[in-house]
Amino acid sequence: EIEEEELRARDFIQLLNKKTEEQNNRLTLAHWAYASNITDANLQHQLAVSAEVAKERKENWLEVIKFNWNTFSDYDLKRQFKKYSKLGSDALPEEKLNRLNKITSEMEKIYSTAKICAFDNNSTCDLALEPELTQTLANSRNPEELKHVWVEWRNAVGPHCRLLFEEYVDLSNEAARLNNFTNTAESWLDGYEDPQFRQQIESLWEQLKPLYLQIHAYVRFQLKKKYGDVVSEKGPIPAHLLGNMWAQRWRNVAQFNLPYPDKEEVDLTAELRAQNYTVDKIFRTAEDFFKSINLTEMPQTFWERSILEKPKDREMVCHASAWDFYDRKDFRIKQCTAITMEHFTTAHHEMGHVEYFIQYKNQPVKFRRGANSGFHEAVGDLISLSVESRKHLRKIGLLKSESDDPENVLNNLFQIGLDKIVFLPFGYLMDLWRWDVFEGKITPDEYNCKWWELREKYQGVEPPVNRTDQDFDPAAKYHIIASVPYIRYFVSFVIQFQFHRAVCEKAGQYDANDPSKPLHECDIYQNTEAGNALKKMLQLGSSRPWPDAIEVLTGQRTMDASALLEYFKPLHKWLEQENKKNKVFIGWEKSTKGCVN
Ligand SMILES: C=C(C[SeH])C(=O)N1CCC[C@H]1C(=O)O
Ligand SMILES: [Zn+2]
Repeated sequence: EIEEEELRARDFIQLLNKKTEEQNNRLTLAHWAYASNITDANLQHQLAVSAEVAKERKENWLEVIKFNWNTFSDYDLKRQFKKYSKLGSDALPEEKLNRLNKITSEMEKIYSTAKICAFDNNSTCDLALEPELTQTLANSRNPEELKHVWVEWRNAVGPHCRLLFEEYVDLSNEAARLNNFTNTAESWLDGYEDPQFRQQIESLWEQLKPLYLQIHAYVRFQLKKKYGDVVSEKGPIPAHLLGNMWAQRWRNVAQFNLPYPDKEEVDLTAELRAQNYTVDKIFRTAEDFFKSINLTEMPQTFWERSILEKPKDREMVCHASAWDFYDRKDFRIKQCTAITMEHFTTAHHEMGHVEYFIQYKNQPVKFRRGANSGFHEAVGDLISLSVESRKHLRKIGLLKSESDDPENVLNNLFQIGLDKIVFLPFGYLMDLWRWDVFEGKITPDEYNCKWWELREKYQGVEPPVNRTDQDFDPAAKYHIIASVPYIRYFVSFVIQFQFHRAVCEKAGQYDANDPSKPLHECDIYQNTEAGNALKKMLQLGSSRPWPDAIEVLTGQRTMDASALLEYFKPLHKWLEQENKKNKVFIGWEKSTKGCVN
């Protein structure tokens, strides 16, 4: 029979969930107000609401731990109590929590408002990361201009965040210890509910590294043809030449790297502009795909309250984000959208977050999260894997040509590989660096040089100019200064292909034994069976451990690199042949540039 205490606990949790929804709503509104309009008043308001909510959560927590919840028989009740028993940074004494919140808000402000001067005109000094510097990194083919933007962005952010970041590390580690974790790394990994998680990630990287080495070697060979001695034959690739501020995705330099240069390159940016796509149409197109597979349309308030373009009259955090206001109705995206292929993909990525919010909105509030954080990052990307197929681009009129010959298909697969394969080492090294920082293995005096050691070891990239430990290059990446964990993206880039294989099988678009239905040509558009299978997994939220969730959709209970490798198999084969033909050196020798302590 149900213990009296468990009956009391049921009533208690109903009340607590109601209070928690209201707290989360109040907190998210205050955070949104600051992130969408960076003023001191909005910062003060956000800090005040955070302090208020922390106080209430601490009082609630004191009640939660009075229950002997480990003995409860009801699985959902026990799991909710377990989650409530982890207070997080609210466990810090009030003034320390306030300091921690102030530091991360301050670093976000520095990052989001940083401006640099133009390469060829030092009286134009209002260039921001979005859209100006992002566009330059994507489109300039002038190594000197690329170097200027790369260095000046880091000068504008790194030194100003350096001391704040050191204090942030100490305060967040103190909060972790108050939650009985050794440090923040352990607290961040707790969400994956698996003591073997780091080993699993290392093993996935070992399986995927050979594919990365091939695309890295091929791109270095092509870049050397284009840029000459700026690129060494056997060394790491200079990071500023790869079309992206962090060299985390290289699709912007596809046009002079294509396997079949005289065949077609899918230039979505040009096509979107040629067809006068607006920001609204980009998001409506994304919504249309989700609706077509029986997921949900965006509620009216989404269109009224989202901010989808950079405002002209105020400073805003431009890094794209999706927001759940925990009232089951209010869901928003904030994105400084430009009419580019990258932002077209990002719109799908962010709307994937909102679809997940909506699918689990009727779960108890503590279960309204991803099965793990990697799931949340994978939903939108999963849809983009269908969208970016030539078959789908033709369906929605973004690809004119009628035919799909093997060379065109391989060119397209290569472009997708410049996003997906290339990202893997970066997705891994970001938290390899941070876990070591939180664990004290990397001390402040070596923050920057250890960063460049990891960048060379995993990504095979080097800085365009020598760095020192006075620089603080990790701060040049949003997630570092905003305290957003990053291994979630590595997880996402692996599991999204497992999800893709499952939904494509359900849609009859992929069959392992039928060469006429390869995984990389699958498009699940308008297939409600695929959508319904995806929906069943999303509706679980974090109510079950993530192996249960992934099993619902894929039948597997583990992360598995085989789906990604299956998707890119034709490209992997082509790269190996091409690199052999060109006698290209695979891997990289030590950098002649780097970091001087
Ligand atoms: C689009 C978002 C917001 Se969740 C993002 O930060 N992403 C998406 C891909 C990887 C990572 C990045 O930009 O570094
Ligand atoms: Zn995301």
